[in-house]
Amino acid sequence: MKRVVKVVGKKYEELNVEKAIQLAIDYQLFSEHSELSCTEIGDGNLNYVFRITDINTDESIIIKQALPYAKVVGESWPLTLKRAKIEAEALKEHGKYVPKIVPKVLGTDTSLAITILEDLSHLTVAREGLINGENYPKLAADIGEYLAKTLFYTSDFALHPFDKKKLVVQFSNPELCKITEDLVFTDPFFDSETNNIEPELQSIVEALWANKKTKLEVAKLKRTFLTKADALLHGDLHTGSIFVSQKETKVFDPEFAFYGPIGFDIGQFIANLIMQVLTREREQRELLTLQIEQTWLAFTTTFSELWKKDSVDNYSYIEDYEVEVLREVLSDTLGFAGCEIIRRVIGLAQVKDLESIQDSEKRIKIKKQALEIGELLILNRLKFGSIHSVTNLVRGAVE
Ligand SMILES: Nc1ncnc2c1ncn2[C@@H]1O[C@H](COP(=O)(O)OP(=O)(O)O)[C@@H](O)[C@H]1O
Ligand SMILES: CSC[C@H]1O[C@H](OP(=O)(O)O)[C@H](O)[C@@H]1O
Repeated sequence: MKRVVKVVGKKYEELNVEKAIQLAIDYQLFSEHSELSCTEIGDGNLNYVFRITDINTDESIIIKQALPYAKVVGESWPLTLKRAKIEAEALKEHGKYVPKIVPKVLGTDTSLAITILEDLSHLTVAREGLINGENYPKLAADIGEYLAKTLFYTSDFALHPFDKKKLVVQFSNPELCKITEDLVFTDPFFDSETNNIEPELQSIVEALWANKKTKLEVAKLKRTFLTKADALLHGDLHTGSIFVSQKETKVFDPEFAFYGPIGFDIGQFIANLIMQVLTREREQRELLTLQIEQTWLAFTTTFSELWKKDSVDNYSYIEDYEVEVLREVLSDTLGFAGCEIIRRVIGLAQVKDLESIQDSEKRIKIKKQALEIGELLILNRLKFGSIHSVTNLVRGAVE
């Protein structure tokens, strides 16, 4: 029988499959006579993920462990273990508002930087499924609802100011924010060591670095990210942080959670959909482009319902206030989406959607389109009046 565990006091050590099995036994996560097997399945940039299965019953759980460094780089990049606690707490906080879209936390062990999670292996990581040409009819509506509910209910629109500020302190996440500040908002816009630029893109990238207008707009977006403590964000909402099937959607891996601008999560998700659109053959593009529109529609529709139903802000009834808030969220969303696209093309953490394209001519062409769209989103974010003008830009770029 699985139990809910919360342990503090052990000394930190890195797990391996044997130690992970031993922990599952110590925590009594399975029944006494279980025969356990374990595989490390982590494919992310930062952590270990162990899947432990009772081979007789097929019952399984996930043990995720933070390492004291960024796995993608190695021990030369130390990283706080506190991120495991932040991740578990963010899952619990967001789970209050969208329980069907957030994985269940079965336990935590702060000293080992461990989170025990329900096993979602019956689902597919959205990035992988999309790369394989799948379409997920519920993805946009579910993510729109997830965004609206988690962002609205953790904001000043829904919370007493004391409760909100308590959460701001609880979710202070400086080291993980610094990664985003560097890898999303700074390094790709300078000649930084962390960048990874294909030679055929060098001249375009140099033009990007030399464009003072773009730099000014990215500086403003970075400042917004640094200072606008709107709501408890997921903080890294790309398609690799979402499990999907035709029926279900689950958002996982919120270790970058912190109080930031509402448009950041929306922008990262939309950016990753845009990159996927660019990689698809003509007949497969439109379905996914429509998902961008549906995400925004689902987000705004639900956000407006919550605004009318549950806002505690004295000003919420003032005509046009909500419209103006959503207009600002849209322009932030588009600017952040532009930065996310650019960093995924030339920065440290690139995406399989683009990297797995074997035909180098095709890959370079798509990367150029992505850089162009990213820059246009950043520069024109205040001018796009609707999500349709954005999707039309994407449609036009791949014609
Ligand atoms: N609850 C889960 N159930 C099943 N597999 C999971 C679960 N959580 C993570 N994984 C697997 O582990 C991989 C890495 O997990 P992730 O949380 O993204 O780690 P990181 O923080 O290192 O990016 C995921 O892509 C997924 O394949
Ligand atoms: C050195 S961290 C790089 C990159 O990795 C994170 O993604 P994930 O944990 O899902 O692999 C995040 O996007 C960071 O920017």
